[in-house]
Amino acid sequence: MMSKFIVRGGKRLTGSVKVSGAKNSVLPIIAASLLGEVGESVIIDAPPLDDVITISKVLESLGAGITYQDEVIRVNAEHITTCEAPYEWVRKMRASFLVMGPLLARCGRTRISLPGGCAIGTRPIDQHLKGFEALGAEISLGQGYIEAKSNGRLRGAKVYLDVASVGATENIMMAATLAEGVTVIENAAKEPEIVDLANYLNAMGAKVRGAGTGVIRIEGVEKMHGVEHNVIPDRIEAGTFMAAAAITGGDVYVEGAIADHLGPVISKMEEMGITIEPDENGIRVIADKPLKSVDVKTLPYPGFPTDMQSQMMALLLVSEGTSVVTETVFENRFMHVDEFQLMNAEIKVEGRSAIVTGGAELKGAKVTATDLRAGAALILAGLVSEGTTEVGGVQHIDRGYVHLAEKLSGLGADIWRISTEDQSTEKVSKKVASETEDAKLFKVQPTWV
Ligand SMILES: CC(=O)N[C@H]1[C@@H](OP(=O)(O)OP(=O)(O)OC[C@H]2O[C@@H](n3ccc(=O)[nH]c3=O)[C@H](O)[C@@H]2O)O[C@H](CO)[C@@H](O)[C@@H]1O
Ligand SMILES: C=C(OP(=O)(O)O)C(=O)O
Repeated sequence: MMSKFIVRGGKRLTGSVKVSGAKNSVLPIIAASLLGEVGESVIIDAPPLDDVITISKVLESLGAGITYQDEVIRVNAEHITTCEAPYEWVRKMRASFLVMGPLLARCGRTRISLPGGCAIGTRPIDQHLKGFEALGAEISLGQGYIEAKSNGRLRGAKVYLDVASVGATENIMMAATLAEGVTVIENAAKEPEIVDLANYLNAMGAKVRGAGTGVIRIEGVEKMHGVEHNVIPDRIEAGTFMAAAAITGGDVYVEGAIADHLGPVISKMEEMGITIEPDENGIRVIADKPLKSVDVKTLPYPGFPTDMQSQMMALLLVSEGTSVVTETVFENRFMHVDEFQLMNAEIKVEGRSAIVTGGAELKGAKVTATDLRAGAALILAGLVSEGTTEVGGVQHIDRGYVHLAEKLSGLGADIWRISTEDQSTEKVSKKVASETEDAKLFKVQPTWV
């Protein structure tokens, strides 16, 4: 069903909001479940996201048993019927490519559709393939598929990544768990989701050391088994709520947010004059003075996350002064700029940097989410715009945010979701007039139960 978010600006957010499990943890963790030859895996705090459905469909198509209920996913991968991942699902979501490492390790061969490029950049997979080759796999490409074969078990090796790629680190780490001997990944990505995956693999019987540092050492084991695991909270969803609190001059407790995972986001917000009070269960964000502009440069973890760049830009639009936002991770991640401009923002893009003139008087407009985080950022801008903002492209937002409209309206925002089928302007304005009624009617339902 086609739908869009409607946001009416002007409400200060207060109260408490709970963060869901991390999308970028649960996806590799579900893929890693393919390594469990004995028993079932139980993945707790699995967010009901469209991306989670997609990767579950991939596992299902491989013959694994997979069920989802109440944010718990059960995977039984004792019997896999095929080691080929079909175009149908891999094309839908890039992270489906994460099944390649586990399948290669488990089956000794795999064939998988090439993941598409996407809006934020070309996103090559050369580093994944370089790693598989180092472990002894023979790679061939043809007809939109990649085939990898190993002669018997993969063999442990040293792999130096040219870029600290999150996906390549995960894929190679998973492939290496069942290899013969020791694999060392150098210039590995250090994201908290890599550590979560390593913890999961180790509980399954793998021997992974050093996750969270630039050098990861994996000693291959013969067999792995299913386990129970709790997914870490989503640091990007948490950061998005922190930004929502800050942009509205609010006072919000983000329950489940882990300050250690949000170092650069917290530092930048503090520089902007926002009060951040972390405790052991979450982070309180208080914005009681005008925001100051800051410069931001995205970098691999522990640098400022690219997945928070557009939300940060929304904050900078309404801060005092001029800011420079530099995107170094993806080459095409400024598409929200054009949409912000429709809302009366003043931004100039020069190469990899966007120069943001603060103090904008944002005005509601019809805008489109060009990717997941761009969508979140447009909603943030809508929260402080004059009038009503309609955000289309909701399918991107559904990839990564659970019940976003409900969570924000729980903090006092005027936001709801409408179906755009047979929708006329008249119907939209009626909904604007009676948002409380409609918020109930159009509460976001998990699409997968
Ligand atoms: C599901 C998931 O976890 N997604 C996250 C993951 O994506 P993903 O794992 O795809 O991102 P990578 O870390 O791999 O990409 C980082 C950079 O490395 C480049 N690259 C990557 C692989 C490769 O083989 N060759 C290569 O050149 C990419 O084009 C990009 O410029 O990390 C990104 C960077 O933090 C986040 O924005 C995504 O939300
Ligand atoms: C870019 C993102 O995700 P993905 O790698 O799944 O596209 C994101 O979460 O912002």
